[in-house]
Amino acid sequence: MTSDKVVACIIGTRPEAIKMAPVISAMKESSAFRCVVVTTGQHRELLNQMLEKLDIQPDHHLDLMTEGQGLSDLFARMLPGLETVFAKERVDVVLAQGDTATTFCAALAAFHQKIPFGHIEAGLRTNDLLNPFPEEGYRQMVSRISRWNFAPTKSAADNLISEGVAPDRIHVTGNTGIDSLLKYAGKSPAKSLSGKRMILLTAHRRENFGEPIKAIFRAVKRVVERFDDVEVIYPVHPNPNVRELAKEMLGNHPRISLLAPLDYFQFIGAMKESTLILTDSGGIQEEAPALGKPVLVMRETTERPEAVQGGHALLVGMAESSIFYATENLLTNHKLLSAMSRSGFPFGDGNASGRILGVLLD
Ligand SMILES: CC(=O)N[C@@H]1[C@@H](OP(=O)(O)OP(=O)(O)OC[C@H]2O[C@@H](n3ccc(=O)[nH]c3=O)[C@H](O)[C@@H]2O)O[C@H](CO)[C@@H](O)[C@@H]1O
Repeated sequence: MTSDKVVACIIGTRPEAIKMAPVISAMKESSAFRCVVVTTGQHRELLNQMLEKLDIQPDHHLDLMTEGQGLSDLFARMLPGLETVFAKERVDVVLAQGDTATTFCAALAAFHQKIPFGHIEAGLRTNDLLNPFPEEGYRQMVSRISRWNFAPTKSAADNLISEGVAPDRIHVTGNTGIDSLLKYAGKSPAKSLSGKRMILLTAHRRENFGEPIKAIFRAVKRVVERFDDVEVIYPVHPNPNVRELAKEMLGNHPRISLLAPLDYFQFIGAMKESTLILTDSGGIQEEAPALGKPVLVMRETTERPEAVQGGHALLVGMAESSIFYATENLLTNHKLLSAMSRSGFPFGDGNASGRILGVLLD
């Protein structure tokens, strides 16, 4: 690649901001690239807070989110919006991360313009199109039209090979989320206030809305009732489906704290302070092993088997009893707790962004 290539980095959500940040900052330090940051504002509130904290100033805000908008509607606005920016900035390369509508639109808009697309965090699969929905479908389709598939792990690369993606389009880089985590973990202090064992809870995935999330909340309540030396910290996602129910079911317990979403630095501090993490998040399954925190994954399947295989995580499903018993077991079985509290790096060594830039420069 010749010098000063124009690279558009497209960001739609909070986790995309966290995982694109190290790539953007590496590009800004290099004279070989001109980096154009574009936000689509899929979840504006969390995204803006995160961009500010990570010191990312977008060059273009597409600001596409409207009340009650369906996915097709979002696509109909996002595709031309992105294409206009690509033309205006004379973009040479488009990069996006993950598996959201933004990621897929960025890949498709680039494909329509014959601009090479680089997919960060390629090859994650559950092979169940409805779980997670729509992410599994989006990430599968993105892999077909990406010039560069930046797989975080060997097993993600193997998934792509088995789908017939050409090996010269696949690069195992590690996950850029680990680059961010290692950059900021030392600056995010853990400060335990209560002296109790702390469970950090996050639950917001769409597949869990309705009965599954009620089961999660009932299990959490049973855990604090069973252990009086345990407190739960829950930064609640602003989605009203989650927020109202959390208030109703968990709001009145003295050892359950419902918080507003924490900024990334505070959240890293909370992970460090925790005894264990209960989550349905993807990124937290990657971060927790690096911090030596056991994770109980409240999903039926995971596209991140590396954490389970490495003994850092257990897939506990979404039933009240399985969540409760797995948590109880971990809180009483000290051997298991200490084995799962060993830190490890199944998702990367913190140098993924450098490898991605190296491939783009090749
Ligand atoms: C299907 C799936 O698995 N999709 C994933 C999904 O992301 P997710 O499930 O990881 O999303 P969240 O749980 O929202 O975010 C997690 C991040 O947020 C930080 N955090 C959390 C709570 C808080 O109060 N403050 C914070 O700062 C936390 O440390 C972590 O870094 O979309 C991404 C985008 O494309 C995909 O890449 C990714 O596969």
